[in-house]
Parts: sequence; structure tokens; C-alpha cells
Amino acid sequence: MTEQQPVAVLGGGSFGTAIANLLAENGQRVRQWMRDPEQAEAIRTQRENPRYLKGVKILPGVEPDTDLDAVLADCELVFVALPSSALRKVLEPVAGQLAGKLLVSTTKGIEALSFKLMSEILEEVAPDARIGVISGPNLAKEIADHALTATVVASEDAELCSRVQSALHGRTFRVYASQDRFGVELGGALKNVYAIIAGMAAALGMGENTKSMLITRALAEMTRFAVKLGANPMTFLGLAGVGDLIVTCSSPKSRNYQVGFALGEGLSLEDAVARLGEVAEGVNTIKVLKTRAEELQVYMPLVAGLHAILFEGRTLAQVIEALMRGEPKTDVDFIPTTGF
Ligand SMILES: NC(=O)C1=CN([C@@H]2O[C@H](COP(=O)(O)OP(=O)(O)OC[C@H]3O[C@@H](n4cnc5c(N)ncnc54)[C@H](O)[C@@H]3O)[C@@H](O)[C@H]2O)C=CC1
Ligand SMILES: O=C(CO)COP(=O)(O)O
Repeated sequence: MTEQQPVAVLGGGSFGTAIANLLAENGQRVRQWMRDPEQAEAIRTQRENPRYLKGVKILPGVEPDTDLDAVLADCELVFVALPSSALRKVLEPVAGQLAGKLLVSTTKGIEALSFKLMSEILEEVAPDARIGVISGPNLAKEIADHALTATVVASEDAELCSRVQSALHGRTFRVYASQDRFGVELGGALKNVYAIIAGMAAALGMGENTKSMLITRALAEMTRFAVKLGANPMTFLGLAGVGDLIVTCSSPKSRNYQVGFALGEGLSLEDAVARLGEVAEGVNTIKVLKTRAEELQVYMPLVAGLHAILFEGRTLAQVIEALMRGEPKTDVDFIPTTGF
């Protein structure tokens, strides 16, 4: 009998580790690449990722490794769980090894200057690879703790979707498929910005009405933006849209929410990010999103408000006042009325 081919996970953070463990639980051999040899050694010897996923037992099927060439040479299915700021840098030097691979991005960010989503970078770096994404309401710690969870794998490549479904589906994890890679991935990137705002609102002790208003108007704003870019608004009604928005805007486990909470407590952005010590993609996304929304002339008052607080010296009180006193609008204004 031939030995089963391992699956690669690139990234030694909380999400890479949670996905690696999930794959191992389903009987897959996993080669998890990370850049930090000390972290790899800790996983190898202590069977724990003490910095990013403390308290979670890492299964024997997960083999940590710092040799990216060796990991890629061994695996066809590759989950890319790197921060958006690192993905291109890590993969460009090994581009020659990526042809024919199934590359699945789990990264919820947007590249600063190009405004590219991560799967678009993968396509650029590896034009002969098969590309997909996974996204959804997927807090890493909850996945690792076996909270019942669902995600979406999105790709035009139906065979890739079913490979990912069978690799990840399990007792506590369900994987839905979608052909709308762009919409699914965009939802995951945009919601991080609103989670920062939700964290701020929580720190200010705002009530349930306020939280609900925020989440619903965030959905309107992100869908309006997505429609302008040609995305299918219906995708935003699914797990990777409203599903992820709800979890990230409601949970103190979300790192973006935590940054917002710290800002609401009066910390500077720099201190809030330093206190977190992990990736909060929304901090970079807000910068590019504000510029892009202006270029495309999409009305995004929450994005503009957060940007004004973080980078234009406006106070929270001034922004809240401006948002509440803005001109009256209609409610559901973001779904095109033709074609229904
Ligand atoms: N943690 C979560 O609950 C979820 C995270 N994601 C996404 O997964 C992506 C990765 O996030 P996490 O694993 O949560 O981050 P994390 O903050 O837990 O860990 C980041 C990891 O990336 C590594 N890293 C940073 N710069 C690097 C570089 N230049 N080269 C190689 N490795 C580098 C760090 O050493 C660390 O291992 C993010 O885009 C995030 O939005 C998606 C779903 C859930
Ligand atoms: O994307 C996530 C949950 O779906 C994780 O959110 P944070 O990156 O804010 O922790």
C-alpha cells in the first residue's frame, strides 16, 4: 500500500495550528511550515504552540518544519495561513515549486498597494497552481477546542472544493462549498474593520441596540462596496459574509475586536497592536479600504469614521456625533433591484 501524501500548512500562528490539528484529527499527515525554529521545536517536543495556541494539545500527525522547499516538495494540497503582509514574501522565492499544487488561502487581508486579495496574489505568484480560499466564522481557538464550526471553501475548481471538504470535514467542522471565490474572500477581509469598531463600542459600554445597528449597517456598507467591485451580494448573506461579521464583531476572542476594545479604553493604535502581539488584519485593511472607497465613490461612513479616529486626529465623540447626525438614508439600499 502506498503511503498517504501529507498535507501542507504554511504558517505557525493560531489559525495554521488549528487547521493543522483539524487535518491530523481527520487522519491526514500534516507538514506545518513555520519560519521560527524555536516554535517548531516547541511543537515537536511539547506538542503545544505556546505563543499562539496555548493549552491546545497538538496531535502526533502534525510535523512542524522550517524547511519550506522540503515541505512543498512533499505535498500537493497546501493551506496558506500566513499574515497578508507575509504571504507574497514567503511564496515568491519558492514560486517554481508551486505549479500544479492546490493552494488554499485562509488569510483574511488585502495587499496594501495593489489592493489584491490573497488568492489573487497566489494566482500571480503561481499561475500554474489551482487556487481556492476558505473563510467563515472561524475563531482559531474555538476550532481547536472543538466548538461546532462551519466554513466555506470557495473556488471555481469544483474538484479542489471537494478535496478540501473531505480533508477538513469532521465531527465538529463542516465545510460548505461556493464558486464565488472573490465574494467569500472579500467578506473575510472587510469584516475585520468592523470588528475593530465593534470592540470600541463594547469598551464604551454601548448597548445591544447599538451593537445590532453596527453589525447591520456594517453589512450594508461592505455589501455596497462589494457590489461596486462586481461581487455577488448574496454571498454576503452566507457564512463568509454576515456569519463572519457576527462572530468577529461579537467576540472578545477576535483580535480585531481586541484592538478596538483597547482603542476604546484610550490606548493609542500602536499600543493596542503591541498589547495584542498577534495579527489584526483590520488595521492594515482600513487604510487601503478608505482610499479605495473614495476612488470608487462608495459611501462607507463607518470606514471613514474609523479612519478619521485612527489617522486624522478626530475623537470618537466627534465621529459618533457625525455618524448619528448624517443625512437620513434608506435601509436596504445595497442589493441591486434588477434581476430579482
Ligand atoms: N486566528 C484566527 O482565528 C483566524 C485567522 N485567520 C487568518 O489567518 C491569517 C493568519 O493569522 P493567524 O494564524 O491567526 O496569526 P497569528 O498572529 O496567530 O500568527 C501569525 C504567524 O505568522 C508568522 N509570520 C509573521 N510574519 C511572517 C513572515 N514574514 N514569514 C513567515 N511567517 C510569518 C508568525 O511567526 C506567526 O506564526 C490572518 O490573515 C487571519 O486573518 C482566519 C481565520 C481565523
Ligand atoms: O477571522 C476570524 C474569525 O472568523 C478571526 O478574527 P480575528 O483575526 O479578529 O481574531
